[in-house]
Amino acid sequence: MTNASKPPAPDTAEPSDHQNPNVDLDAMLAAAKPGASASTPVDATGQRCGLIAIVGKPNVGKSTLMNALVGQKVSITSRKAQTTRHRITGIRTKDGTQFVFVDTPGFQTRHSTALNKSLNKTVMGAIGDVDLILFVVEAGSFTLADAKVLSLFKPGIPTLLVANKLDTVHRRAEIAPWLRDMQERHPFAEFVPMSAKNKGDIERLFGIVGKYLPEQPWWYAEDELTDRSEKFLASETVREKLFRFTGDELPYTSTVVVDKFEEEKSKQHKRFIKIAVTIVVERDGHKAMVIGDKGERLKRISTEARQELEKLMDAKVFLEVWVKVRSGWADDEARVRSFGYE
Ligand SMILES: Nc1nc2c(ncn2[C@@H]2O[C@H](COP(=O)(O)OP(=O)(O)OP(=O)(O)O)[C@@H](O)[C@H]2O)c(=O)[nH]1
Repeated sequence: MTNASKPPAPDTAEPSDHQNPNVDLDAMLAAAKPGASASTPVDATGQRCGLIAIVGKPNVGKSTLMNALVGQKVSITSRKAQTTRHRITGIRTKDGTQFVFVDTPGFQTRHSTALNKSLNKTVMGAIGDVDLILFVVEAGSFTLADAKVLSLFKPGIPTLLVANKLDTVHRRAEIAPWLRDMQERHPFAEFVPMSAKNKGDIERLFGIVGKYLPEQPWWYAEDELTDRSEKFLASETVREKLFRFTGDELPYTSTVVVDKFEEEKSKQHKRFIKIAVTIVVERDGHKAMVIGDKGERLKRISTEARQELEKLMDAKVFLEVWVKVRSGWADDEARVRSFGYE
């Protein structure tokens, strides 16, 4: 990995429509064709590069968006709110521009446990030092939780309003007045009504975002997708399966800790990795839920996680999964830290 710290940004591109967002939905949807050219000429190396934070309340589609932008699954997605806890960088290099994305946990406003305080700190850390913020909301909706996230933004960082899940809005005509209302709330640089699940919209977003990134050499190799370790991918993969197979029953305070991650020499396999993880839950009842009838559910979680990790890491994986009860861990600051949250 090359230098990941952010060098001082040279003058950021200033798109012509920066101060004057257009709220005509049709025009907006028709504009900014994929690969739209940058509004200022690129430097001699022809490279642009910058940090982009994807921010929004839980469940608005931030992880879905980042995965679509990066082109490969790096952050887990789930129907359950609050499944993204760590700052994750996804990298995509395209059309002379390197896009470095920072995914953030959904901003928690309802509860104030130590865990949530840590999540909120991660969000704050992620948006203080970026070239562009993608503020994601559900198209046509703006709740108190959205307003709380928006109130954190420091002036000076260009912010795009990504009105996601446009496919779920049946009456498009209602979006224009909503966008006008949004324009009153914050000086958004641009509005992007879209669906993170629509490929054309993702291409269009690249064209828009590229204009805001400074001209400077890339920080990462062209084919790098994430700066997260395989150990982290292991815990994320188990966590995704855990939530997928327990549905809405399991509280989001359940977490996954990697106890062992060792690559061993093997004559049979190109790579052989031994991993041991512990799923930490708050109550005995949750433990029973994770294990399932005759251990069936835990077996499914482990098997699917192992298969996915084998593909992701191109290795033979031996995965051991344990379940432990640690009641009240989400309220205990020291313990939250010991599980890897800052
Ligand atoms: N219909 C529709 N659903 C979407 C779209 N984008 C995301 N979703 C769904 O919305 C749900 C939440 O998506 P995530 O990407 O996990 O949301 P998140 O904002 O990262 O959530 P947290 O991790 O809780 O902060 C999932 O069921 C997605 O499939 C979209 O454009 N259209």
